[in-house]
Amino acid sequence: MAHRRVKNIDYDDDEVDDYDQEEYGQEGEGEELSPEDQEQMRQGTIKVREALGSDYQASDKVIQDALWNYYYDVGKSVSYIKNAVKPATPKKAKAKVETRFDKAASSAEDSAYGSPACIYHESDSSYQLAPRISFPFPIPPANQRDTATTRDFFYDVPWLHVPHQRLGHLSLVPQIPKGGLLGGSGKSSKLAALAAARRKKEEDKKTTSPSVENQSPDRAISLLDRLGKKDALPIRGSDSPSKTAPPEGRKISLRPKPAPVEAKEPSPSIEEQEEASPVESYPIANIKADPSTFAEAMLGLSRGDFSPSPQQSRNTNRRSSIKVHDFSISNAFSGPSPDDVVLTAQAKVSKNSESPAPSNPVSRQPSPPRKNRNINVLEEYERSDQKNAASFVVIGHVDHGKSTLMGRLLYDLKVVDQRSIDKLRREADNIGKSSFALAWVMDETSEERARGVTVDFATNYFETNKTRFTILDAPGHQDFIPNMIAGASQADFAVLVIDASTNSFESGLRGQTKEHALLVRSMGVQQLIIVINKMDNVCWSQQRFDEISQQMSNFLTSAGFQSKNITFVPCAGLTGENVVTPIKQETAPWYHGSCLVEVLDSMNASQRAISSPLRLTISDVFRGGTNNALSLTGRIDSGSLQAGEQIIVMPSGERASIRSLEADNNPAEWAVAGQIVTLHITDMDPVHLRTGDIVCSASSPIQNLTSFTAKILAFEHVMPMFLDVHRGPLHVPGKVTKLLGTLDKATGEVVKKKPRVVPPGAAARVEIEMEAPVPLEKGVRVVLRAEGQTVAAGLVE
Ligand SMILES: Nc1nc2c(ncn2[C@@H]2O[C@H](COP(=O)(O)OP(=O)(O)OP(=O)(O)O)[C@@H](O)[C@H]2O)c(=O)[nH]1
Repeated sequence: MAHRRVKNIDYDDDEVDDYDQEEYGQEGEGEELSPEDQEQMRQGTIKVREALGSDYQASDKVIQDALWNYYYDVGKSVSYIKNAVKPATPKKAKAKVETRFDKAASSAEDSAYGSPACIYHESDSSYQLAPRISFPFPIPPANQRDTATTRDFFYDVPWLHVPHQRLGHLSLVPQIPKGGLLGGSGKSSKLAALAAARRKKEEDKKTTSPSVENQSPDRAISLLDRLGKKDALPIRGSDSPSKTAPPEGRKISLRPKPAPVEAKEPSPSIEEQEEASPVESYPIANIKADPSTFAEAMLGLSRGDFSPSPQQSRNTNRRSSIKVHDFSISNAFSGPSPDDVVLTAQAKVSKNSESPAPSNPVSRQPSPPRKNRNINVLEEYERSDQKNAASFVVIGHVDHGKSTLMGRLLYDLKVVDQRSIDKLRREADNIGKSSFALAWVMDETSEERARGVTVDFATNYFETNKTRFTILDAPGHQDFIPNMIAGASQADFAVLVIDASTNSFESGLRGQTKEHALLVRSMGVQQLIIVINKMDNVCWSQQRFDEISQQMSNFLTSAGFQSKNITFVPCAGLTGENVVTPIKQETAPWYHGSCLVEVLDSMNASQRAISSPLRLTISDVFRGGTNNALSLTGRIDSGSLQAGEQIIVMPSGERASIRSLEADNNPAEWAVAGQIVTLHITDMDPVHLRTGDIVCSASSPIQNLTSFTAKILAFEHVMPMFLDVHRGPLHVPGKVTKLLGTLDKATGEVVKKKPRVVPPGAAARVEIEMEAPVPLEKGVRVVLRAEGQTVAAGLVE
């Protein structure tokens, strides 16, 4: 199960405003295409035409505009044109299948033009279809019917002398409510049945001891009784010795009473009786409501003044039970309510069947907190033969092939099966992005797939004989650097992907290739695998590989990476060469190194701060199903945890306990630093949890700070300024308040006190204030960004 995180991406207003539409447009106007652009445009146009096929006919201009707008991206251009241009051969309209509505409409039309009339035979109360009327003139065809006059239709009805065959007979179908709430099947519900049984029980009780109510029946009720007596009395008569007595109390049931208990035949159930009772046998009831107590008081009415009018009596051929409130009942709530009756019945049923009654998941109580077994996690960890766990972040400039490479790795390692890949291929083909099928293994959201760029970092897992790996595939686009930082904050090492194609490496250097490398370094990543990708585009040229390796080595060593910690691997993610299977000698005779998966396996496991206090950075909060009300995912930065343990979440300071957990995607009892875990927790309201919060052991929580001093490495000019402080996935607005001094990068000694500005590349000690408290402590790494640019990275002192 791969947990996917997709957060709202807040664009800073400034970032959005940066693009002044007018200036942007004017800048490009009238510019000539460079020969390079012209060549790309020519090749692109051919490819787009091929992809569009004969179905879509777009002019060269449309294609070239699309290519220009999408930076010669053929896939994006094709899908844009497919949306914008209608296919040349429109799909044939399907023959319309006649629907039920059409049939009903045509039969209504038929009936309006001479359908057989319905004749009622009084003798046997039956209906019969009258023979079709034959008109002396042909009925006009359907399309001309509206020209037929009324006179034509009534040709045989002179002066209201309607011939026999055209006589109709109207009869009203009695409107009988079928029972049940708002109609329904006619069968009474269990609730109704239980309520009726309860009523009957009460009635039986009352017939043996006549109540006060019986002694003062009001006139309306007695009238109803009298009206109902004709049919109801014979049935009641067999009921009990008090059968001739007026009906008890104010409850008037117009239904026939159930068969007597003493009857030899087993008495039918209430439902059966209801079904069996002929409708006609019901007495006419008065449905006019009694005046309320308030009305009685206001108008001086008494219930005796109320009696049904003949009109009302006529319209009351319905099964109903009229209940009149009696406010004199002092113990109205003394008996069980209908709900109580149902609940008691349910409880009985569940007891008898010994199977728990199906519980409503909404009202399900979360299971009680788990007991802490106080496992000695450090001992357990040392004893366990667990594989190494390592997580790596995949970084690099946009479109250099990160997701495709990871998709290929998972596919070749059989983590993703052929069927899934085929399905992705078909889906990608459908929108003209067939080359992205492998990337879609990682890029799961529709937004990412439609745009062809990764937006948030995605997590996936695989294992080799030695190590269980977690992949954190970061977005390459500069707009999503905060998401890349969030991914990098969980990584042990990084895989930097570089597109070897002509010009791509160079444009990446100016873009995110360098920025990402600097960021991961400043976040504590020391080991780096440089994948020189898309080698198929440069015919596996050794010269190109050497050129890129040389340039990157120089840059990375100057950025603080040790050359022994950098490994270069040539790959082609799309075709899979040198990813899981080593490259063939005939393809790249000059390469004698390992393939990517072997290099991954050879990475040294980072030192884990297992015995330090627990610190886990939350990367996602979600509802983990009905059993797990609240779950969170994150990497344990230090310490360990176990099921049943009490935790505290900072900055909110709220406590919770761990009900169960998964470590590296498997159920576990405990987990240690370096592992990415999912905790299912209890006793906490989700409002207290946010991505980026820190889970700590309840005994040693981290502090919340609103200001701190940090040793920073400047990427841009740093001066007292407003910026955003990023701590993993969490970021808050803040400002640099003081520049305390510039530092010697090697020794850390102060070179200059209180400088006015820290130039790019220099190290400095600065004071920072934040608008909101952030859980921070000595040694935590932060990234400082302003206006969409990474300004500096630092270490809290
Ligand atoms: N020729 C060739 N094309 C490749 C290779 N790897 C990736 N591509 C293509 O490069 C394009 C971008 O690939 P992605 O995997 O989406 O790139 P990315 O770096 O993950 O992009 P973002 O995550 O959006 O930064 C796709 O069209 C891929 O088919 C490769 O080895 N050779």
